[in-house]
Parts: sequence; structure tokens; C-alpha cells
Amino acid sequence: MATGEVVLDVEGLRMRYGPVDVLRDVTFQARQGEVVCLLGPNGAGKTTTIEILEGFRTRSAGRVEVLGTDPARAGEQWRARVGIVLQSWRDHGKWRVRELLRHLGMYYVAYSTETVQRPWDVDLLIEAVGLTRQAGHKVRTLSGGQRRRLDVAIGLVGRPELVFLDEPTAGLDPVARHGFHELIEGLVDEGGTTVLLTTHDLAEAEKLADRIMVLDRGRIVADGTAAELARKIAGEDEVRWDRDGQSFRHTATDSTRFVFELFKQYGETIENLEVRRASLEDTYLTLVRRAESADHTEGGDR
Ligand SMILES: Nc1ncnc2c1ncn2[C@@H]1O[C@H](COP(=O)(O)OP(=O)(O)OP(=O)(O)O)[C@@H](O)[C@H]1O
Repeated sequence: MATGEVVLDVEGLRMRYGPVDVLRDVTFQARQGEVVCLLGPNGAGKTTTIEILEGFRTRSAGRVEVLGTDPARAGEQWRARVGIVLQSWRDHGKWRVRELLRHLGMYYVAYSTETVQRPWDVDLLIEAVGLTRQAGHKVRTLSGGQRRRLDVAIGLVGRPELVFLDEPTAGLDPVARHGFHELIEGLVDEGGTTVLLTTHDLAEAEKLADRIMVLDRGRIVADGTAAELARKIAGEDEVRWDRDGQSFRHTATDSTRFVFELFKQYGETIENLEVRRASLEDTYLTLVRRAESADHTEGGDR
């Protein structure tokens, strides 16, 4: 869980490609130990945001501080504290998995501290991402999902304080995905690592994130826990039940209260009760549709 210190501080961030604004006034903070999930439709600006925070793109305007430093001017010392998993990188094909991680890990030795031994022990890391059987294989012979596991290992080898992961589980099978979730939870619980990740998998966001931010057409349209967003945006739960051979359905903002009253009134004649809470998917779809119709009303400036 988040313990306090602000590690990501973004205010009024703008990005413009030619005449097109792809980020418009993006403002947010993240604290140490927080897992923040950035959601949004294709082209919303998630990768652009992450790449600006990583120091890979130069913003058009706004203030950005990552671990107290502007990434546009940050040096090696800063870079060693930050782990990065890009959406895709396709180099290092001739290297073998263990050899590559050892090589990259060497870079971090100089950045060990009394409390953090860098890099991560390479064999333990390989085991943590589930690549033990492929440790001696050349990178270009890995499957897409194995390659993705290696990308994650590359991002983590320096035991970063802050990790940026752009769609880390795209292409992973369910077991690898589960393993990745455990890995992230372990990093946060044991090391207080801060994580900013993008995903299109809403179940993943719900499982991992302390906080979810939804980006749409370059604007943050929601920021909160999955439960907060559901309460604020999707609103109502659905209650279904049978009684005297008939089926009933009701939507309620306070479903607990509603069910209590239902049982008070009809007691044991209630059967097959189901309460379906507004899911993150309901919330997300509502938000994106709302943003779309607001954009049409404005006449759309893009
Ligand atoms: N180098 C570039 N030059 C011009 N436009 C760009 C460039 N990179 C990205 N864009 C545009 O910026 C917008 C945001 O792209 P970005 O990759 O940040 O979206 P995203 O939310 O990560 O999408 P996805 O979910 O598809 O990965 C898109 O409209 C994209 O076409």
C-alpha cells in the first residue's frame, strides 16, 4: 500500500503532435507503494503519458516530476531507480536469456545501497517470471508470451523503486498472467515499489490497482479505486430473485438495504437471490460513452 511520499507528480501535462493535442491538461500524483492502472481506449494517450514519464518523449507543456526529478533532464542515477517495460521491443535476438539479464544487471551493481542489493539475482528473477526452462535459449527463439516475460524481467532486473509497464500481460497465457500478478504484488508488499501500468484487461486492473485512472482522448476522465469509480459512475446494482414461481429484477443504489427490506417483507419465500454489483467494465463503458458523447456535443476538436 501507498506509504506517503509522492513519487509521480504531473501537472497540466500537454502533448501535441503537429496540430493534434494528444494529451490535454493531464494532472495526477502517485505515492510510494501505490499500484496505479492507466486505462483508456486505443489512442487515448496512455503510451505517450508513460513515455514522457520515462523520459523518452519531450512534452509540449506542463510540469512532470518522477522521483523528484524532471525526466527530460534526468541522469543515469535516476534511470537506475526506474524500471521500464515498453509495449514492445524486439532487439537482443542473438543473446541468451540468462546471459542478457546478467549483462544488463551488471549496469546496476554500482547503484546498490545498504538496503537494496542490485541487480536482482538473475536465476531467481528468471524463476519469478517463469523462464527457467528457457534460461539458456536465444531470445529470438522465444514465443511471444515468453518474450513478454523476458521484457518484464528486463524491466525489473535493477530492482527499481518505480516501474512503468506498458501492457505487460498482452499475449501472456492465464498461468503466466497469474504469475505476473503475484510478482507485482510481491514487489509492492516487500519492496514498497511504485507501479504505473497500462492494460486493456479490466479484471487485471481491478485485481492489481490501488487506483485506476481512465484516460480518454488525452484527458483523465476518472481517478479513484475501482469501487469508488463504480459508485460514482455506474451507480446501481442489479438485484434478481424468484418468489411464488415468478422472477423479479430491481436496480438499487443501496442493494444491501434493499435486500434487507425484501427479506423483512417476504422472508423465506425469496429464492434464487442474486446481487450483481456494477463491475469495472460497466463503469468503464459508461465513462467512455459519456466522454464520446461530450466530445460530439463540443463538436470534437480533434
Ligand atoms: N510519434 C507520433 N506522431 C504523431 N502522432 C502520434 C505519435 N505517437 C502517437 N501518436 C498519436 O497519439 C495518440 C495517442 O497515442 P498513444 O500511443 O499514446 O495511445 P495509447 O492510449 O497508448 O493507445 P493503445 O491502447 O492503442 O496502445 C494517438 O492518436 C496516436 O496516433
